[in-house]
Amino acid sequence: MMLHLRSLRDQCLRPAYFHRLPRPKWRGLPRVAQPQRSESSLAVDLTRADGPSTDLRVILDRLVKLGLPYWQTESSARWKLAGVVGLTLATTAVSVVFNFLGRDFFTALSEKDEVQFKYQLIKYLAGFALGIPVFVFKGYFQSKLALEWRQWMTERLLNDYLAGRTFYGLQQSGEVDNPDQRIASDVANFTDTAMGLALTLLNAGIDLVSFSGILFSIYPPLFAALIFYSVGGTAASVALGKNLVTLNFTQEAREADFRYGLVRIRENAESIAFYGGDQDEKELLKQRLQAAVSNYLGLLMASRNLDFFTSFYRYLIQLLPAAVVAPLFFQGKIDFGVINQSQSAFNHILNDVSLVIYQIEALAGFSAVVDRLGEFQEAMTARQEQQARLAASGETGAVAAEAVVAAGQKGGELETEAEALPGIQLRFLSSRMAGESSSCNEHVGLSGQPLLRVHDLTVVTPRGSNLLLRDLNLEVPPGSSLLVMGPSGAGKTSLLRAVAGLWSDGCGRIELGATRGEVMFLPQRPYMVLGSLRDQALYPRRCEDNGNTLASSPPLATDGIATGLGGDTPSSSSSSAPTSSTFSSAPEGPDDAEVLRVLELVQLGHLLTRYGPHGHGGASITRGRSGADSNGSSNENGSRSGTGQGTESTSTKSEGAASASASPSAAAAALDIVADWASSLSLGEQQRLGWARLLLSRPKLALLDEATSALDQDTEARLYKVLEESGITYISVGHRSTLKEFHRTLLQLRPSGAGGIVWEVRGLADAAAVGAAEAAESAAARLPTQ
Ligand SMILES: Nc1ncnc2c1ncn2[C@@H]1O[C@H](COP(=O)(O)OP(=O)(O)OP(=O)(O)O)[C@@H](O)[C@H]1O
Repeated sequence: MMLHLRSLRDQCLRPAYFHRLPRPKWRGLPRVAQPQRSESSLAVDLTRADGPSTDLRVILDRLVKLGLPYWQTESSARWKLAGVVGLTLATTAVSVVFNFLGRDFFTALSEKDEVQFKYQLIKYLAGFALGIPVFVFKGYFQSKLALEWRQWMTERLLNDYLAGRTFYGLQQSGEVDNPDQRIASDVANFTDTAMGLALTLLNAGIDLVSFSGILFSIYPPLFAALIFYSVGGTAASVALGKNLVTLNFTQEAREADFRYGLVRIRENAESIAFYGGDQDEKELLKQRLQAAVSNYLGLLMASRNLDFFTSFYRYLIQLLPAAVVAPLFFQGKIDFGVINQSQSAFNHILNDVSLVIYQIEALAGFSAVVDRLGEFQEAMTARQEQQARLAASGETGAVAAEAVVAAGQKGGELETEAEALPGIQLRFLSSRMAGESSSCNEHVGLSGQPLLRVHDLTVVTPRGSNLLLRDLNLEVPPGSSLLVMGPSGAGKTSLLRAVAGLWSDGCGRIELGATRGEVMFLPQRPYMVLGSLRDQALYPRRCEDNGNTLASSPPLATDGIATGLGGDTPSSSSSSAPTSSTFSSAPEGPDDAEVLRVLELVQLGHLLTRYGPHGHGGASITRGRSGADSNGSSNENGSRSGTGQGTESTSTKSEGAASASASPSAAAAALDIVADWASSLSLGEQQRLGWARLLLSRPKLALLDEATSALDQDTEARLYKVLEESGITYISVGHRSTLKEFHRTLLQLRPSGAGGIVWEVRGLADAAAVGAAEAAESAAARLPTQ
């Protein structure tokens, strides 16, 4: 379901009544907190109005923290910087030489000395030939170094952003707007401008020393006039350009908001088209564009006012030096060339001391960028420190033998106000804490322990705004299964989030006999990665441990569902380890034969023919890997598209049968096909692809959040049967009562009379009996009384 970036009222009424609603106004300097992917939490705060920091100390501190690490860690960068500084010094030397060459040239001209003039002209031209390359190379190497700095800094930010699910935490908290823009564009601005400004400053310092001597030697009062002129001008420009910092900061955020609105249309094109929400989207985009344009107008006006001043300032100095030294020339005390020389020296010095005036706009933009990046970095650091604290508290302590909660025990009723809670402790009892890079290879099993133990767990929504579950206790032994049922909004998915470590708001303890990498979550709408069919099936690629790879595992029971390519798979030499267009350095995982077999198992074999060498599937397709031959049969069935919220029957058996007849190499080649999977596969197909991922990665614990909601009951039953046979422990969230058949325990959430939720854990034999009793009761109630 596509959620709209606007108020709850707009969400409900869109699109038909959109035009009747009063448009919300942008207030102050809004910063929109923008979740990037999850549509379940599109909390948009249009009223947040934090501007940039105006505290110079904060900005300088952030500047140092952002700017220094590269030069401290990369020694080769320091050498390159030394080279660029050397070239910068050389440009100053060249300028000084030009200054003297110009003086002699114009003096020869004014004295009408033709021989001397020609000689000076040749010297001047030779000076150009030698000097100009210095300027060009300085510019080139400066930009190249800035680019390397950008790459380093972007990778560092990416590491922090993608470490320990920081991206998810930031999205949930809405602390920083548009992280994508900060990483992609603010970093480029930062490195370019920082490099440019630093070298300009250096140049200015050297220039100042070199040309001050020249100017002072020509005429000291001229030097005094220059100092007076530039100091006054700098003070005036700082006062006039003060508000440019805020305007630039806001402009960055509004441009990003607008771009993000466009990205969401691209990502949700089909939903919008089904809703007929074109007008709504247009209005929203126009509103965002308007916000960007009106701020830009403010920026233009502020720049215009500043330009009045800086233009006068710039043009006046063309006359000033000549006017000051002209009396000396008239008195015959200096040559004509000296007027030119003093003009040139004056300009140089003035440029140096007027740096703030000329660069005020760049400085304002730069300070906004420093602020945005510093804020981003600080938010990530704070989140990682918080995670480290939680991890430290969760990692310690031996496995305590907690009391097993007997089936049938009931939880207390929820109260409405959330208390200040210390946070949920998540313990990975069988290994080091997840998030540590090598954790996949380290596993100390705890025999006889439950795979999941939940102890006095209270879950609240992020920032504690809503209390969901209270004092939940339950255990899931290895190889067992738990079904979580309850009304919509009761907190079923939130419980899975807590188990997966995504939510830590609340209190209590969750103990897992697995690493984080051994827990796999299957959402209702699986995330379709950009890449080939193989990439889809093997996502997420992580190191396998404990012989858990399919290569070393016994093959999955096929239950006779699909013969597929099971006995006729391509040899591992022809299509062995997964090669992928997207994940070039991925670790070893299941080979192509295994991927093909599992695709058949989840009844996605038809994709191999549809997208195979002779199929065209209706989607925009590119090949991820070339060179595979094909003699597979083509059984084009047309592309499926749609967000199909209903269930999907297994209408693809003929395609599946056809895929079985495709040659192994052709089928393997089909794994290389790259397509826009999110829009070209039906929701049911996407869910089955999610199951394929699950079966291929063989986690210890699978969390299934309505993972079969779009499938028919037969397919659902087959998939659960395969899952049961695989030995994977699983917890499902679902609404269908037929799911009870495939689970051993039930966690039932029910609304209580007081408006809260009560929980109840029971074995499913009991649950089935209660269900039958309830059904009999309601049937009896419906019977006409005699
Ligand atoms: N990021 C969030 N911030 C604040 N509240 C949230 C957030 N995510 C979910 N909620 C709220 O928490 C409550 C429980 O949500 P959850 O998704 O766990 O419900 P559910 O039982 O899985 O519902 P359904 O059956 O409809 O999927 C809901 O009221 C929801 O609005």
